[in-house]
Amino acid sequence: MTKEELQTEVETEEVLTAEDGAEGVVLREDDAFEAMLKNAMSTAPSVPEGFRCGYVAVVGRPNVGKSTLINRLIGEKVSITSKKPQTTRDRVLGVVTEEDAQYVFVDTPGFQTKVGSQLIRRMNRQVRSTLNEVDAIVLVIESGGWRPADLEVVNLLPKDAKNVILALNKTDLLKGRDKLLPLMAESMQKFPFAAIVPVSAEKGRQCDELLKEIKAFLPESVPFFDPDTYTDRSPRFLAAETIREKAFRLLGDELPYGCAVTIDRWKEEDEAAEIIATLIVERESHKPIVIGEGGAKLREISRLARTDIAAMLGKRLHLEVWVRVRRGWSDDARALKSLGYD
Ligand SMILES: Nc1nc2c(ncn2[C@@H]2O[C@H](COP(=O)(O)OP(=O)(O)OP(=O)(O)O)[C@@H](O)[C@H]2O)c(=O)[nH]1
Repeated sequence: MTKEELQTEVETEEVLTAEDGAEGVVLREDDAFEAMLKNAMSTAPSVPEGFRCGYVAVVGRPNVGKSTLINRLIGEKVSITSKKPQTTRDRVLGVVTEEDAQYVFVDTPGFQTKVGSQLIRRMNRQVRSTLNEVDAIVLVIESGGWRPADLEVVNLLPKDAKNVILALNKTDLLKGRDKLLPLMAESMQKFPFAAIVPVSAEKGRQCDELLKEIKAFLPESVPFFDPDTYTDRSPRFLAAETIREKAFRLLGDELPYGCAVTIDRWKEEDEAAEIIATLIVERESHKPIVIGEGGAKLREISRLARTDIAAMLGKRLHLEVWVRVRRGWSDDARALKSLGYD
């Protein structure tokens, strides 16, 4: 065991060194089974006649505001947002239940045009397969206008799809609204959108309108999820996402894209929980950035994550976050699988 890796142990504020953490996985089969069991055991709600339910994918180039929009629609935090592109690497489901409809949202990773690593190829494949399975697709672009990368995403849409709604996001940044009509006309030349809705995900403007347009595409069906469910992800997954989010937020532009979180130990009792997690970075040189001077950055990431995860679990929490280098992890198929990127 070489003493290379730095760990911040939050409760004692002790900075230690250690090496190999366990090979943790983010989402395990039995987590999915637990969620299924929970759903099956929940009392079936009485369903009004004509109730609609279906899957909705939100797509768009990185940074257009997909996560912000989903979070706004759902009203609960389900996927991370940050100023940096490509933070939504995992498919995350969020559920909105209204009196007469249930929307099951599928967030997709930012579409990548630079095909260099297996990770990016997998992300694109995931986008394509998601789009063929859903009832409605929301394509998000910025209301400032079309960019070449937006068109790359249009090319991913199923040919002749009649269920694509265009959301023109960030209308709060527009100086005047007179540019919107020409932009809508221009948009119809690019794809036969079923509807176009200008929105501001950040300010919550026109989000109800967007839901109304989506609802038209949901088939009549009983709800798939208990109305209290807002995500199908396990606490273990949400904890890993929380740590990743804090890292992105705290490190801002310093943090390289190659970063993932594994949960190596998860122990829960009635009133307390113990979690050991590892932040995996791609290069040796990235490690000191994440750790910070005297462990300050990592300690802060851990402290913030601990507050949120403890609130989520409703328990006292002992959280340890380690940093480990896995060189070239984003190009390694086996590593990807172990991190949940199938
Ligand atoms: N002004 C303004 N900013 C917004 C709005 N929606 C999102 N943003 C900002 O745009 C940035 C990107 O938002 P995200 O929701 O992370 O974008 P994304 O499309 O999910 O990005 P990826 O995860 O990289 O695919 C963040 O800084 C958001 O705060 C909006 O309506 N108005």
